[in-house]
Amino acid sequence: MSDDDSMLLNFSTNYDAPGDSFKQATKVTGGRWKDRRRMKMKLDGKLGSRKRRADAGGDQTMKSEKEDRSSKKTHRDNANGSAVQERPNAIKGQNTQGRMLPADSQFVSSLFTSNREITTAVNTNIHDESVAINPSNAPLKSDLFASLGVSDVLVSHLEQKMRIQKPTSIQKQAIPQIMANAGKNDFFIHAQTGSGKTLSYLLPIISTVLNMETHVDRSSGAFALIVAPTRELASQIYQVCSTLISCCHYLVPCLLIGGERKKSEKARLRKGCNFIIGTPGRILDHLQNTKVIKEQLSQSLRYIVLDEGDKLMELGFDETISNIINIVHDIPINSEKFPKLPHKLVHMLCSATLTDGVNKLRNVALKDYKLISNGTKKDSDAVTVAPDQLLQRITIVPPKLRLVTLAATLNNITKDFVASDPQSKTLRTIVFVSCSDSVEFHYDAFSGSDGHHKNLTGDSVRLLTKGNTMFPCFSGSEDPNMVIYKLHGSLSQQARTSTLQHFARDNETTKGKHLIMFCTDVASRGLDLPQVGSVIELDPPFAVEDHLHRVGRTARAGEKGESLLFLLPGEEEKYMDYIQPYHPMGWELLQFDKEILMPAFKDVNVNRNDKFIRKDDKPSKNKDGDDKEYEWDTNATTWHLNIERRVVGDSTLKNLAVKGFISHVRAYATHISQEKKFFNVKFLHLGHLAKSFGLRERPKAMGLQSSKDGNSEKPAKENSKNKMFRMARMAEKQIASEFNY
Ligand SMILES: Nc1ncnc2c1ncn2[C@@H]1O[C@H](COP(=O)(O)OP(=O)(O)OP(=O)(O)O)[C@@H](O)[C@H]1O
Repeated sequence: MSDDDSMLLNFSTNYDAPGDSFKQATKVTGGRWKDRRRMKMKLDGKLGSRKRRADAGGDQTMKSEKEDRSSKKTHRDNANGSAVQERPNAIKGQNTQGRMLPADSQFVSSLFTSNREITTAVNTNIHDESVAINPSNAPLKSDLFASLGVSDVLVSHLEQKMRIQKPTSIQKQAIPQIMANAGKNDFFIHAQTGSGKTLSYLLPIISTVLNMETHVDRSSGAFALIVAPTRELASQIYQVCSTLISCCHYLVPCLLIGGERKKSEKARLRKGCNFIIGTPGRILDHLQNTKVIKEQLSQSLRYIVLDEGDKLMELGFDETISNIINIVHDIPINSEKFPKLPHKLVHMLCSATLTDGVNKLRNVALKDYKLISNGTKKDSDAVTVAPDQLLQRITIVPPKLRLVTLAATLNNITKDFVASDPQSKTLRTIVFVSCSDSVEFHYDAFSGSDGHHKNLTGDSVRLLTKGNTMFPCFSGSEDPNMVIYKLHGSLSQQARTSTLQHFARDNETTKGKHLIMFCTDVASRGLDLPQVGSVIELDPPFAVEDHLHRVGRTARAGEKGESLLFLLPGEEEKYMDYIQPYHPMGWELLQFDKEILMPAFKDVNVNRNDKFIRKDDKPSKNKDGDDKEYEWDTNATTWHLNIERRVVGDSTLKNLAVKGFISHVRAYATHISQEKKFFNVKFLHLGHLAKSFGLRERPKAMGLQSSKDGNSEKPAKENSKNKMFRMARMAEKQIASEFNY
């Protein structure tokens, strides 16, 4: 058990009612006694201004953190660079440095000071713009589906209705091999994200059924059982399958996923179907409890496909998959009815990455599989690289500045999009964060501002409306052209489905708009959403494979795409060396201040924006007056103060911020052990990180106490076995609630 676990065990989430923190702010705890005394004196107004000046620029809450790693300043101090002290209901937000503070004051640490130094000065994996790039997952130029053995009716349907003319490289390899296989081999289809793996198994299966030249209809039974880890992915495969076989009206697919009514699924199974697609739990449930499904499979089943099979195993579905496979293996195959189908069950696994899950599958289903692969990393036959045409970007951002840098990133993408006169186009951006609570916070922070929004689908899709000034590029006088979405596993199935459908749709509501979806990894695997221009990894992935899947939501099927990974200064910077082999085309290393914040916040005027503002209050002025060079960071600071004021004044948002922060830290502790050297909760500066959730201090209710903290009461000793089981149960619960199968 790692050290972070002992920290985690001390978490308490019994967060008090929002609004309590003002009282708490006057209580000085933690840190060295000297610091506490100085702080107490300050709050009592007993400390002279000379002393106060000496302290200004440091994060007061930070002092309670044992490690103050931030002795070196990476950014210059400016007018807003000093600690700002603000009363929660204060009228003015200006720096009150040098003035006596009332007892209910909160210390607001500045954004640009006391940040940990960024040590990476040189990009060691430069993206060379001058090199001409051929999209690595695009359709091939010369090959044809017909020459691969795909049935004629499917070929013309592909060309005319689906506008798919030429196969991709993995389709060229997989289709003939699967069709020629009479049941001798199992297959592992392993190719880059967005390279068309779904068609590479659906086309040979359907073609084999059509090429039998035997009469088939829905009563003939199911030929294939396709299992996917998320409901969204299962639904997507069902859609692709339905579109593909719409040229053969007598073939019928059936979708079995959790969250849907079992009764109607049973009714569909009773009517008969030829392709069953679903999530593992629901498929097993029907196999165990719905008699008719076994009848459906008894004569016809020849293919079991585990799409994103490694993820299925990784998520702990080993037992469910084993049970499904055991039940299916017990159904005898009758080759007489369909002699042209393989004489034994063919298992297929499909993924862009190979994790330990695949090895686990070897014992269950893939005993002797043939690897069909492309786009692999050098020196390895089983690790794919990111698509060549993907423009990867990385930025190293101090924790306090993460939220404002995210806002600036989204702002810059929107600004470019609007400048391109996108009347009939829709642009999509996906922002990945580590947990559902963090999605909820970011969704509300970016979409709930001052009432200028409209709910479009339940409460998970919001259109920003005229007057909204959330992003610096919004003047307030024009429509913002932005729709914000949230997606995570703790939403109802209905909300998940409608949100995703809305996000994927091109219609009057989405035309000319920038659609931004905050989500967890529930959207990282397999989802094929149109025109996703950018993927932002605000929180780094839990494993490098997740990184490849996340960035793979863009740059699909030969299209262009960009992704941006946020890292923290310090140990996380070394993560770049670790992922370098997966990015043979290099990346751009962006300076978060000059290349993200400055373009967003210069030449704009970000005003104070909260309901406590007095009519005669003037926007805070930079001490450097009209010096443009300095204005952008004043604006960035004002933007952040606006968010902080909203968090202070809006109990709902405050609740979301505290929960988001706590869950974020917990999630951080679940990075896989090989990657803990980059992502260890011990390295986090919690006071600074709290700022990225709009909080002015680390929530006290969190009860986070390191076991090394002498002040803390030690929890009762627990034997290691019980601790292990408890941690395992906790992790299992987290996964279940996240993915909600
Ligand atoms: N031969 C083709 N020509 C043009 N487009 C194609 C072709 N094959 C598939 N596509 C399109 O490419 C996109 C990606 O396909 P698909 O979702 O199957 O990729 P994938 O390899 O499964 O990706 P992931 O690993 O992310 O799941 C889809 O929009 C699909 O319609």
